[in-house]
Amino acid sequence: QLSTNYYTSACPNIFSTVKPVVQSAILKEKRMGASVLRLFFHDCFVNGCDGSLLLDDTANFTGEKNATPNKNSARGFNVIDDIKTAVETACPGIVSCADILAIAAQDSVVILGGPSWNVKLGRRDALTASLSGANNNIPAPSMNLNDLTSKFSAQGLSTTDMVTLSGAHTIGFARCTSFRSHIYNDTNIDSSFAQSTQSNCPLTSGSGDDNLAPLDLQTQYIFDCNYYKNLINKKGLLHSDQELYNNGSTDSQVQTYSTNPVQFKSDFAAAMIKMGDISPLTGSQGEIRKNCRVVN
Ligand code: HEM
Ligand SMILES: [Ca+2]
Ligand SMILES: [Ca+2]
Repeated sequence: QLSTNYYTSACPNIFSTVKPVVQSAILKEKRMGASVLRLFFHDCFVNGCDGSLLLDDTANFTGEKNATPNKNSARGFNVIDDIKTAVETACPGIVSCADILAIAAQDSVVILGGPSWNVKLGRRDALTASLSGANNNIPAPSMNLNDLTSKFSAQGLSTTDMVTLSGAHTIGFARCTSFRSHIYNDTNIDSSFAQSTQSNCPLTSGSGDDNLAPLDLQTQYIFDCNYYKNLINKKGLLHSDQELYNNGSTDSQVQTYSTNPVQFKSDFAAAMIKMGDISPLTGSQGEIRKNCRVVN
């Protein structure tokens, strides 16, 4: 239903309009590429890739931004606003916020050295959002391999897709509260890595909760296969990361990617297209939002 040439006649410059905005956001703050990529994931896992995540809470509307996985964590909404402004100038009323997320996620990956792919377009924007969906569908860092697998399976994604898409953690950061338990309580972790990470993430919950550590300790701004090397060295930052290489069925895929960046990147591109296909609104469903934060 989605297609790569959806805006070819209605907004021929869509890609060249979006990319410079993403580029300048990343130039201003290197982490932003990671943050934008994650927004696309968190949108697609709740009612599909429909821009639901972008809607602000109001007195009479409850969105997804205050769900546990997003609160004090999801970021980059201003970049999406800036892209929308640029796109509305170029092609008013044509391009959905859901599609902007899909394009910006790909641009972010490319700018940081990852693969490019042909982004499928034609999604329309939701009129609703789901707080409970965000709380229930988005995997948590405390989950084991089985629970992670079932969250992806619920979205029509395989365990293989999950291992591939988790490679997104080759860029970006996490807060202490997301990895505290792993670095203090788990045993499948390199002890010197645990120790050095503990220095900026106090044991006591409530202190230093928002302190950041890179998901990939060596190349947090480069989209490479180093995330998988870390897992093999027991240097996954999140409990959920290390679950992918913990004497289980996914070990072999991690091993393959750790030495084969070409295959990782090509699989990642394909898996992103698959994730982007999760129940889009099309045709006369939904709308083209004027402002990504509010329903028209
Ligand atoms: C496999 C299940 C996954 C779990 C449990 C998970 C969990 C997390 C957590 C806890 C954080 C840190 C949040 C914080 O502390 O504020 C994070 C960050 C991130 N996640 Fe995931 N994630 C998963 C899969 C994915 C996927 C599929 C993608 C994209 C394709 C993704 C992209 C990212 C990125 C890029 C960041 C860094 C964001 C930033 O620096 O702003 N994650 N993830
Ligand atoms: Ca959504
Ligand atoms: Ca990296």
